[in-house]
Amino acid sequence: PLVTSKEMFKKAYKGGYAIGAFNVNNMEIIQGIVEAGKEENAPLILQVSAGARKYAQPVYLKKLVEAAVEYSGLPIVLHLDHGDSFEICKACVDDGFTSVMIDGSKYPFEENIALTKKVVDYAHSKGVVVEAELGRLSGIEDAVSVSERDAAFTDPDEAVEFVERTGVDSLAIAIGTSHGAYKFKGEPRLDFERLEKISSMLPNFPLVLHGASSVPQEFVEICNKYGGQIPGAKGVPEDMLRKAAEMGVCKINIDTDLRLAMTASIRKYLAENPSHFDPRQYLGPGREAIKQMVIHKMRDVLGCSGKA
Ligand SMILES: O=C(COP(=O)(O)O)NO
Ligand SMILES: [Ca+2]
Ligand code: NA
Ligand SMILES: [Zn+2]
Repeated sequence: PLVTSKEMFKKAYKGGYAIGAFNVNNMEIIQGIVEAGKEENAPLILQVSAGARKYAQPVYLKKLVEAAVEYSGLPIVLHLDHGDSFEICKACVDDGFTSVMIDGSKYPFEENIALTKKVVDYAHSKGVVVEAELGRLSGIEDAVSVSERDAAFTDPDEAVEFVERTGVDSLAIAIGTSHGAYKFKGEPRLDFERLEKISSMLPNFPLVLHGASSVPQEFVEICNKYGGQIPGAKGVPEDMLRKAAEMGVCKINIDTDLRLAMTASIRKYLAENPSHFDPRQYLGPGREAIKQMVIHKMRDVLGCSGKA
């Protein structure tokens, strides 16, 4: 059924695992993710960004997610990723989303609180849960000074005050991850001390990791072998994600790894089958690559297999 993340986060927190939050933009991406969830019997968070709503038109994504629920019978959350205004959050709540993110992390602390509280009050009145963000995502570059890091990353004291004053259901924190395929200039590192502090000061409170793709070199190489140009792409090592999942992180956002899996397989297919031009012939393998990627994530990174 279509559910909020409340129950699945409670179980994930207690069980020391995390739920995968996968960005969706079209039918094949959704199908690949849902097939994986079915095979693994795992709960799913299908998340839609503002860009995805523009690309596909909201009604298509909503109906595709409803189809996923009907087809799979899995507990599925329909989540707005990086909502940037009260208006888009309200629109999604009114449109049947079961969870929305209001990302006020670019505003000063007090403004972020005010905006988040406004969204929480409305969403909660409709039985919808809210994710917010405190701190700014940026890699821990060696060049980045400690003071810059402290300015960007989530302050544990502020996190406690933020949660208390907004009533938000989960919080995206900044501890060294960043969006996209180029996450670290130097060695990948996350600020686990900071994570430990935040989660110890917010016991039983679900934390969220954005920018958590691992950027498997296998797919980077296939992309580059068949005409792609993504040199130096780097992500978060899987063991760091497993560790975070045991430390209060209940939701791990994955978009880039789906893109790489789908793009690598389509590039390869088209290169190996120059005479083929039926979209199903390359979208099918793209979908399959997403399915296999998500199965791997559920089994070996998130730990949410069998938890539906
Ligand atoms: O945080 C993400 C996705 O991060 P990645 O680019 O690491 O997949 N979406 O909100
Ligand atoms: Ca402080
Ligand atoms: Na967890
Ligand atoms: Zn994100």
